[in-house]
Amino acid sequence: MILKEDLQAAVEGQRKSLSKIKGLTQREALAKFSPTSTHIEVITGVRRSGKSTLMRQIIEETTTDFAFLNFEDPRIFDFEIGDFPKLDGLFGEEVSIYFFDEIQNVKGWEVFVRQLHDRGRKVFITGSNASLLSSELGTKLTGRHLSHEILPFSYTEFLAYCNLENSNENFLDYLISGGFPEYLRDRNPEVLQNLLKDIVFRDIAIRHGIKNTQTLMEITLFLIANVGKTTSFNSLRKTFNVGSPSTVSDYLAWLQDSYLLFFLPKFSWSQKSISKNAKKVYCVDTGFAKANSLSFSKDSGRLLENLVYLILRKKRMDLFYFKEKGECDFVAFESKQCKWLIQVTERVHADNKKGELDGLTEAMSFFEKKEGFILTLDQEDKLIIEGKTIHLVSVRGFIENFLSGDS
Ligand SMILES: Nc1ncnc2c1ncn2[C@@H]1O[C@H](COP(=O)(O)OP(=O)(O)OP(=O)(O)O)[C@@H](O)[C@H]1O
Repeated sequence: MILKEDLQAAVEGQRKSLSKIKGLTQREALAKFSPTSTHIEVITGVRRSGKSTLMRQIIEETTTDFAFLNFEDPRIFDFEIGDFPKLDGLFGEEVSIYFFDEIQNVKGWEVFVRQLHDRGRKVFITGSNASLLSSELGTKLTGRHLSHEILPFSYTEFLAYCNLENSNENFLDYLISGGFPEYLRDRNPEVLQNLLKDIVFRDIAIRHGIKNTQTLMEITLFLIANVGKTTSFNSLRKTFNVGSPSTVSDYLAWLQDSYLLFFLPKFSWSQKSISKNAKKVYCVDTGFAKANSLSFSKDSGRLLENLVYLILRKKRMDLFYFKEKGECDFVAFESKQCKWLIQVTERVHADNKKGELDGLTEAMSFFEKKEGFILTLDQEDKLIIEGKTIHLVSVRGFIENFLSGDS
């Protein structure tokens, strides 16, 4: 249990520090919050991607009285479920909007949030661990919440933050730098290397009591170096000499929970095959991947593919890769309809043209689509092959012309 004075000091101290931050880059995600929604809004995403800052931006737009508490404050380290009534009393009855940062640190948090919601209050919560939040959201708060996943800055946000024009050169800069604000501030790769250590050692290893942290880190680094490639529990188990496949599958699940890595399934009409087949791995940020692996110094094609994955993920589409005789990088479904078939390569040239086209046209026949895309760094062209139209578009052009809203 916590002393009322300590709680009060934390609440007041945090409220004061809220007003100090000026000149923030407007996040695209802000547009997704409807002022009339009565749902609990859940903001999740990788560490340092800007979740708390987004909450601050929402607070700035709030006209009514609000309550705010960041549960990672060391002053309230021993806050427990029984302290919620005390907190409620401190905030008072006038408050109609509540903002809670990293509330999942308090066991049983969902009971308090549900009470607030039942009393007609609006609640925003953030968290950087998918399963800690989702298990409670899935049981006690079902149907009462909306989830918003925050990624590091998009290309448009990057341009705004760095005060740059939209150009090919700046797009390339974004591709290799990514969108973590703290890295973009002075471009020191140590920021991204330390972030990796924080997530792996602090958020995953300590939380799950992993003793063999070296293997966990080696697997993480291996996956980062292999974005865009397929990976399976068994091959990782053999490569890293790990006793059981379930240990590897736990590691991958925890890495995914931390939003650091994402695993893209192979398309199949059978749900069982989707979960069984080898998945492709992608990283939450291309700059982060580059800062933590030497494998991208000559291969920005895989970074570009990673970036397209992130762009499509933001659209909340159901994503797969396609592999039969040939391969197509992305199959994107919207409302159960195949919307886009996308191949990604830095540049189409004589040596890779056949492979890229064969995989894409095979996928187009499979999904009965007349149009497909090859996304490149800077090529723009249109090919018509046996009645099928293939758009060669730069990723920048794709963002501008085919994605509405965020990028
Ligand atoms: N929109 C923004 N404009 C300018 N700087 C930003 C913006 N969003 C985040 N930042 C900066 O990035 C850093 C991380 O932001 P923030 O603390 O909001 O991330 P977070 O996702 O809440 O992190 P954690 O999960 O570790 O609590 C901070 O230094 C913050 O000032």
